[in-house]
Amino acid sequence: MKHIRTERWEKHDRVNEHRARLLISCPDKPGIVAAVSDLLYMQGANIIESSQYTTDPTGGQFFLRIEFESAYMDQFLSVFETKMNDAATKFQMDWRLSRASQRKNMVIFASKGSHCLLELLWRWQAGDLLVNIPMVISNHEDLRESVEMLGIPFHHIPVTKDTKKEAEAKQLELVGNQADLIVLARYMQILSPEFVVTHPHSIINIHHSFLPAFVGAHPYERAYDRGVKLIGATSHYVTDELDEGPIIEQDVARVDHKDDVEDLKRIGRTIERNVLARAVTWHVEDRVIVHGNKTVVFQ
Ligand SMILES: Nc1nc2c(c(=O)[nH]1)N[C@@H](CN(C=O)c1ccc(C(=O)N[C@@H](CCC(=O)O)C(=O)O)cc1)CN2
Repeated sequence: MKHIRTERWEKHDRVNEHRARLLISCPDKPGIVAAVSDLLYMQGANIIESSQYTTDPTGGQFFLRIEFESAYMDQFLSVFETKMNDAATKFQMDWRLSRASQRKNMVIFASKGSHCLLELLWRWQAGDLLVNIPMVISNHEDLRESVEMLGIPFHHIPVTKDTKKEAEAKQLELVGNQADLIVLARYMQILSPEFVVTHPHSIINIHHSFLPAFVGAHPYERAYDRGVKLIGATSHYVTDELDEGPIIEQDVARVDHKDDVEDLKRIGRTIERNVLARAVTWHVEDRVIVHGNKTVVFQ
């Protein structure tokens, strides 16, 4: 019997074989949507979904996401790039295009905590998270069995303060050019600038607090000591500044005086895994545009 993932992927590929997504960011001015939609129309494409946002209609930054279909996508793309570059020059656009059927390769980094990793693996196994997972890398052995039982390679690379440089070199050698996206699923090691620069705005972390509160290590203990009435989780792109990268998604839950630190962690685990899964899904579906240290998310 075919695995449910395979069946869902085959259905997805049939629907998305002729679809592509165009993301644009540029200074706002009249005529942008008309120029882009005309370019698509003149090449026989049909717009399926279009979302836009401007920071200031009198001259801010404009953001556009268009999902479109073309019966002849290969031929369409061979011509589109040249014409799009002309429009991009005219409107000073940053733009990127991706084919909906081109599944991104997602490498996951984890430590000992399993909840965020397993949420991603479960959604992948169910065919709900449309990515390829070339490998999982961990600085501990604890999660090997959970990963390998799904047929995904698991690589254990221990990390200590003294061996971090060598460990990262091994990680990067393993990842090579296999990762369109790296997800830190409660990976508890700070990545060096030399690592982060290899995957700009393509490393997603889940921080176990409602940022900007409680940046860094042990947020639940600090939240408990502070007597908070809300805890939360934040998924963000990784930058050199710890837990300061562009936020993609957040959520919170109520807690009270009866909850101890272990209660906060238990309640928090549900928030973390769902926040991370939403952020990863939106990134994979090309719904996130980074602008400065913020994001625009066309959900
Ligand atoms: N360059 C970045 N790397 C990482 C980020 C980030 O935003 N930028 N987020 C962290 C995840 N994280 C909180 O969400 C976090 C993980 C680890 C630590 C920390 O102090 N780690 C120590 C080692 C702890 C240990 O050995 O158990 C360290 O790396 O020296 C703080 C925050 C992931 N990486």
